[in-house]
Amino acid sequence: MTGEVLRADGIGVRFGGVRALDGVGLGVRAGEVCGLIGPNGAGKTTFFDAVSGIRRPDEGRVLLDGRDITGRSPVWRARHGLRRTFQRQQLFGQLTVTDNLVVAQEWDGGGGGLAADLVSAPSRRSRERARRSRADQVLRQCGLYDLRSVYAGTLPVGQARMVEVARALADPPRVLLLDEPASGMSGAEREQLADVVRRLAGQEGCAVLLVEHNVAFVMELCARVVVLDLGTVLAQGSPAQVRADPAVRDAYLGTTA
Ligand SMILES: Nc1ncnc2c1ncn2[C@@H]1O[C@H](COP(=O)(O)OP(=O)(O)OP(=O)(O)O)[C@@H](O)[C@H]1O
Repeated sequence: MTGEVLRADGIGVRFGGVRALDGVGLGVRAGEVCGLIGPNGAGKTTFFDAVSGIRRPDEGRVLLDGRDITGRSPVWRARHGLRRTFQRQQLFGQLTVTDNLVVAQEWDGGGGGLAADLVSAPSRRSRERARRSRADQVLRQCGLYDLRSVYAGTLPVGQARMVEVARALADPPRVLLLDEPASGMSGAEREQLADVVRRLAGQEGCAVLLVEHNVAFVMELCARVVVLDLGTVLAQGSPAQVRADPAVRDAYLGTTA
């Protein structure tokens, strides 16, 4: 497939005797929202861990813009625009919503200790202003601006999930891996999330890979859906093709989706 920003080829991950992933290949193009679905234990989160660098795969490779990044650290990947959210929330609960987005931009400069702080104080202040202004912009886009001064640890789960998404956007991503972002969200929050993801892909050209158990949400948002089962790709195609696939219905969707 041409124009793929992210490509994973032949990814294999073993946990002792368990083959969590076995030769999984998948690519996502700029501006595309691709769904990744499958039953519990299918290997979705393990795949995200391999792509984001949290777990080195036993086999296969990960390419960003055609460049092999399999040996790169998670931080290196994040710096180069490959970001993710986690199934379990990872916000800084004792920071405000805004500060959660400001610290997510910290790698853009900083470091160097006290001497560097004194010498470069004006430029640091202007960087800090730029980060806060970017945080405000993203919070507005995500419908979170009114919550900007609230401590993240006090937010109900749906809002906290949206803050996690906003934090992944604080420094504009080129590839975004979303791990069950809609879990615990109300219908209105899911709508807001769908708007944010559509705009991110459509206007900013981000490649989005979405793991989500809410199948209706995935089918509505994604042009293409990949189905994992027992660590392998069971099917892929448009939502209609995937829904109609008998193997997918047997393994995951049942007869109601
Ligand atoms: N750290 C680990 N140690 C041992 N086995 C693991 C580990 N992490 C995952 N597994 C196993 O790997 C397989 C894939 O798990 P994974 O969490 O990636 O699936 P998933 O599709 O994300 O599931 P869910 O939808 O429940 O989040 C499962 O059999 C799981 O038990």
